[in-house]
This record gives sequence, C-alpha cells and structure tokens, in this order.
Amino acid sequence: MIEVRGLTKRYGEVLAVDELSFTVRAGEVTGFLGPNGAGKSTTMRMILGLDAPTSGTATVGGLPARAQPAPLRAVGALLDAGAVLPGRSAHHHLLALAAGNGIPRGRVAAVLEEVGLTRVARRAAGTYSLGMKQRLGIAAALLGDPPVLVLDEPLNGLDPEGIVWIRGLMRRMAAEGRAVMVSSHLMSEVELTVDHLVVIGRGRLIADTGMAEFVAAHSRREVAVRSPQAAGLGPLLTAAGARVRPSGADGLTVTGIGAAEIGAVAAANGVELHELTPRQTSLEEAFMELTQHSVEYAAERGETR
Ligand SMILES: Nc1ncnc2c1ncn2[C@@H]1O[C@H](COP(=O)(O)OP(=O)(O)OP(=O)(O)O)[C@@H](O)[C@H]1O
Repeated sequence: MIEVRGLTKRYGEVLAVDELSFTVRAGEVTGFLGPNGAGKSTTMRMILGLDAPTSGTATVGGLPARAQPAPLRAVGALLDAGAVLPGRSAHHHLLALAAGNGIPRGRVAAVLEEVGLTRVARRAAGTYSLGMKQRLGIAAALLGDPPVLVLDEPLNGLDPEGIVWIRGLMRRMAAEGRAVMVSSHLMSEVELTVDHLVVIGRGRLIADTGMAEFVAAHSRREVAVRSPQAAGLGPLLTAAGARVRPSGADGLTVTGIGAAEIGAVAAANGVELHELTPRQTSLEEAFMELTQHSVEYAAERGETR
C-alpha cells in the first residue's frame, strides 16, 4: 500500500506538488492521471525516494522508500525505460541489479520469462525496440517480487500488442494482491484497466474515486439527431421530457430520452429524420472537463514566461 499525506514539492517558484493526499490500495490498479506538467512524475519520484518532499510524507508499506531495508523488494518501479546501459544484455542488467540488492539469481530467469524476453536476453539492450526496453524495465521492477508497483506512463510509445500486454500484466499483478500505481495523461489509456482513479492538476488533487463511480457519474447517453425540420422537432422533444442542444444547422443533441422515443415523437408529428444515433460520451471528455482549468492555467503560465 502507498500512502501519500500532505505531500508537497516546490522547485523555486514552481509548486510542482501541492498538499497531495491519497492511498494506493493492495489488490487494485490505481490510475494516476493529470495533464502534462500536473506533477505526476514528481509525485512518483517522491514515493520512490528519488526526490525529497518539501513537506508531507509518502510511504510504501508504512515506511518511506529511503528507509526501506531492501528497496527493490518493497517497491518495483518503471520510470524511464530508456535508462539501460546500451552495451549490456538484459540478462546482465538484471543480474547486476539482483546482486546489488541481495535478490537470488534465480529471479532473473523468472522475470525474463514473465516479460517474454528469455529468447533475446543475451542481446545488448541497445539493440532492443522501445517495446522490448519497456519489457526489460518491467522485468527490473518485478525482480524483487515487490508488493507495490509504480509505473510512470508505461504505455508511452508502445504498439497495440505491447499495450495489451502491459494492461494484462497490471491486472495480473493486482489480482495477486499487489498495489499497482500507473500514471497516464490519457483517460482512454487506463479506463479499461484501473479500479481506482486519482486525478491531479497543477499539483493538486482533483478527484480520488472508484472507476465505477467515475463512469456512473460522468458517462452520459445522448442521441445525435439530424432532420431538415430540426427547429420544429426541438420543442416537441423538450415537451416529451428531453434536454435538447442544437448541433449545426440541421442537428440536435438529445439527452434524457432514448432513440426509440425520439423516433416515435418524430413519426407522430410527421417529422422527417436523416439521422438518429445513440452514443455514449467518452470518459476522455469527462476527464478533460475535470482538468480543463489546470490545463488553461498551464497554457497561461507558459505564455507569460
Ligand atoms: N527538477 C525540476 N526542476 C524544476 N522544475 C521541475 C523539476 N521537475 C519538475 N518540475 C516542474 O514541476 C511541474 C510538474 O512536473 P512533472 O514532471 O511532475 O509533471 P507530470 O505530470 O509528470 O508531467 P508529464 O505528463 O508532462 O510528464 C512542472 O511544472 C515541471 O516543469
């Protein structure tokens, strides 16, 4: 379990992380979301003990990362998948990590197998594709068989197969009872994978919620309607209990009643329809609405520099 309490980081004028408090629970994948520059990496680095907080605390299993007697056994991390000596093979990279952390050599073969790199384990890591480097980074994170995993943007730059693989791995790790924290700046990357969401903007907590609750609160059903008589149809739908927004010259966006009901109202009034499309608003839109203010702030801040 990761516990973050009142965590704050200031870099000179920039308040990168501002009084953040949240918990990453065992047995769950927690998505850590925020627009670029929101403070995700800084928060993760403090959780991992790579940066010191200005104030507040971050603990893993009850202890700050720097106080862990065996850090790699307490928490596995993927920060920058490119950070491997290019001349060193995956096998030797992992062996060196294991030796430096008192981890049995046998774990090396086990994690290479887990991430599917066994066949190329003797090749220099500099020749690996981004997806293979990402797998090697994950292998290093898993080496100490830690109960907590912290993954910073693990899907960045991966092809669809790599994305599916990492999503499956995160689910598997949570099912084994581990606490998994994964950052992203895209809701669509994590919405199918995470159990819990922590959203930040400008270093501050914006939302801390179960994924199911977030979906229930933010996914709206709406129907796109097009008709040459849109102007006349609007009030008829409103009278039937719908909320109606105009959309272009001959379009309406309708919520509150379904496509069948809209069709019935149109037919009963002799209104010709050219389109009647039910659709679900995306969670990406909800996420963007939620973080809009912090993005605008970031843009303004950039302009005045
Ligand atoms: N070492 C540093 N020195 C000064 N400012 C920093 C440093 N590290 C981060 N910052 C600033 O802190 C803020 C948060 O950055 P951070 O990298 O944590 O955000 P992020 O959410 O991870 O963004 P991204 O999605 O772009 O990686 C930004 O304004 C950034 O410029």
